[in-house]
Amino acid sequence: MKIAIVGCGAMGSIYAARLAEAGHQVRAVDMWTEHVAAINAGGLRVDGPSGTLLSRQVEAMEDLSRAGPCDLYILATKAAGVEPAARAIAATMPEHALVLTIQNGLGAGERIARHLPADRVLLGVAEGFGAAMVGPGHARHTAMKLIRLGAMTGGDDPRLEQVAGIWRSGGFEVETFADIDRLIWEKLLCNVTLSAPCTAFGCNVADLRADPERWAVALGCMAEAYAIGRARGVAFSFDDPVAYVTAFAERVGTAKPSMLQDHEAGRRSELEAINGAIPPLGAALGIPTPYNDTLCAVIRAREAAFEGERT
Ligand SMILES: NC(=O)C1=CN([C@@H]2O[C@H](COP(=O)(O)OP(=O)(O)OC[C@H]3O[C@@H](n4cnc5c(N)ncnc54)[C@H](OP(=O)(O)O)[C@@H]3O)[C@@H](O)[C@H]2O)C=CC1
Ligand SMILES: CC(C)(CO)C(=O)C(=O)O
Repeated sequence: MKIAIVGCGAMGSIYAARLAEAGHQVRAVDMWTEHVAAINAGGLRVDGPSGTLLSRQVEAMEDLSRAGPCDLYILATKAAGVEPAARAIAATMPEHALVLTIQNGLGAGERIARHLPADRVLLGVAEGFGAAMVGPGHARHTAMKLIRLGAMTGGDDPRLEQVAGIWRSGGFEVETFADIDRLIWEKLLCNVTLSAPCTAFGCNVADLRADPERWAVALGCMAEAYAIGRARGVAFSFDDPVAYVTAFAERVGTAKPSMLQDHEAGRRSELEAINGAIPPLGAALGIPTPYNDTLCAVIRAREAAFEGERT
């Protein structure tokens, strides 16, 4: 199987190294020149709880057109990279190939479907991963629980089991779902609770959870998203969203959301796909979203300042 990992950052590096070591032909596509050069010179190194994997089988490049036709495209950029990557994939993808996109937040599938037929798109939700880049050619993960897969068009698509088998060959735990939209929304509720609140307060998840005032703001963000999900017909697997996100927060402990890590590095975050996705959906349904409106305003002002757009 020939697989392109488009966006070979923290998560993409784990996928690339493991799938290459399982015997697949892996092409890693990333815009980070030093990372691409390091992979080609010395291999892709991934450290994790079970030790270090150094794969010398990954061929890296900055331009997807150099990868040639692939059977599967795994899109692992952050939210802002999805549409440019989808455009590049659409220009080179053979008729039989599939695109699997794995991002936090909402809207990745819709952005890809502007360039490719929706029946070629699979959606993934990563559960219990904690990954970061250490440097060029070197990623680290502290946890790696489950990849959940579903077809963008829904249902028990037989191609899901084929793609799940590819992941399992790389040692990943995988489950397939007829209703992946539910999983996307359940992960979104957790990210909405933790991402913008930790970023606005400048604290990790455990500190957010331990402070009643901050946690009330976090649950306010979550309650808005939950009301919108319910109004849109999302079939949540629980009736008590507070218990659900509280248990999630307790599991991730002292984790620092990637939104806060992006701010600490002076980078724009995935705000618009996470807390920023909530107010427009609320407005369309007549559901007020004051918690998310407020935190988004704070975070957007900081992000504009990173780029000197506003002080
Ligand atoms: N890291 C984690 O623990 C987890 C992450 N996720 C989700 O997974 C997704 C990926 O996250 P993560 O791996 O951390 O992100 P990273 O920023 O580490 O990796 C994304 C990579 O994609 C590159 N990129 C951006 N645009 C393109 C493009 N058009 N073509 C090729 N490469 C591109 C980026 O380059 P550049 O930096 O130069 O833009 C970067 O190297 C996110 O949606 C995140 O929320 C989910 C669960 C856990
Ligand atoms: C830590 C956590 C769970 C917070 O939403 C996460 O997924 C992230 O880094 O964005």
